[in-house]
Amino acid sequence: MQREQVIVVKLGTSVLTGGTDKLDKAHMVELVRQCCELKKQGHHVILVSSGAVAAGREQLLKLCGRSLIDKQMLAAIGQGQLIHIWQSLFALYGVNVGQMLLTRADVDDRERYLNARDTLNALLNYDVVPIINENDAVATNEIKVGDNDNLSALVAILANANKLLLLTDQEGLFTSDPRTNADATLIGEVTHINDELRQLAGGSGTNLGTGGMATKLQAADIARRAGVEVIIAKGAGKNVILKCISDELPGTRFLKLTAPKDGRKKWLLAGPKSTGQIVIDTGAISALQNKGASLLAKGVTNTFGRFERGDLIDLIDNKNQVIARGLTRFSSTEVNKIKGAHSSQIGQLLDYDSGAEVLHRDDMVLL
Ligand SMILES: Nc1ncnc2c1ncn2[C@@H]1O[C@H](COP(=O)(O)OP(=O)(O)O)[C@@H](O)[C@H]1O
Ligand SMILES: N[C@@H](CCC(=O)OP(=O)(O)O)C(=O)O
Repeated sequence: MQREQVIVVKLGTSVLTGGTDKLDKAHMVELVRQCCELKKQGHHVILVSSGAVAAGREQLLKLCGRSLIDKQMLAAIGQGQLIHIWQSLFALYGVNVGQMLLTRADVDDRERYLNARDTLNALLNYDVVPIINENDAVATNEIKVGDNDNLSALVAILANANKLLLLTDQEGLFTSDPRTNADATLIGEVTHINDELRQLAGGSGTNLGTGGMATKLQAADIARRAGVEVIIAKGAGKNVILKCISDELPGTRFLKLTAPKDGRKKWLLAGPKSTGQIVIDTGAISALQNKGASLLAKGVTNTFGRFERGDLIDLIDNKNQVIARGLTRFSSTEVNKIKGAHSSQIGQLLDYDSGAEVLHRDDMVLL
């Protein structure tokens, strides 16, 4: 048995409804049983539970539209039902649950990120199972994470988890959508996530899910860079949660990468959306990737979007591939004034003296 682990289990709508328009309470009982077995073995379990919109639709007993406001209203109705069911089922095993409803705004700001992390850790320290969902009722487009796959990656980083299980209605990631291609084959293990792999991960196969495999791949890429092993598996699979800590690993496994040691850098992986992009040349890419360098103005060729000093931005190559992300020390206006310039010229170009780095190494994570 592996030593105590923190395991985040993301349960998609497809798992919680079994593909119907109602919550599958019998299957939820089975999922709770497995979570409590893990806890008995000394592990910590965190649930990221979809299903609020589905539960709301079930309550409202009439068809609603699919607009954002309709979904927010359904989620507001359904979330209460959802947490009530989880609370009652875990109580059968004498386990308490704690609800956390998050939006991206809760992690955009580092103080709020640390606050959410502390609450999560306090729940775990008191042997409580945190049950997390997006705060759909108020999550407007500007502030929402948008899908629970990416939310679960963010939670895995907040909790410093060992494993993230993305449970869905397929065995794992296939070479194409098995709903539309009977010849699609299961991919057992992923060591690199590249454009070729992203191409084969499509959207949701039903009108219930939100992100499909595309968001699961995004989530896997973020979490593994933070040192979290990710498994995509079938939520209806026998003992699927228990198997995730045995050698009989089900589904598709994404090997973890070495996590950044610095907590700030983990926040950069999980935290804010980038507000702009800086295009850098091959010399700068090599210096960042091979010499642990900061980004100097000399290596900047262009910018996209408007951003201010301190914003999170992406560093991209001339093919739009994201090389790194970090907190810029100059606004987009200033970067456009100094791009390509030698560090000694910056004071002249900006009429004030400042550091030479556009992005300092300490405020950057490589992707
Ligand atoms: N390459 C792929 N491999 C497996 N499933 C895929 C792939 N591409 C698209 N899909 C679709 O993604 C769906 C799972 O995502 P989604 O519908 O959002 O479920 P969930 O509610 O569990 O998040 C599958 O049912 C399938 O139709
Ligand atoms: N927050 C929404 C779920 C959003 C979501 O990502 O759904 P899914 O793709 O089914 O995991 C809800 O509770 O209905």
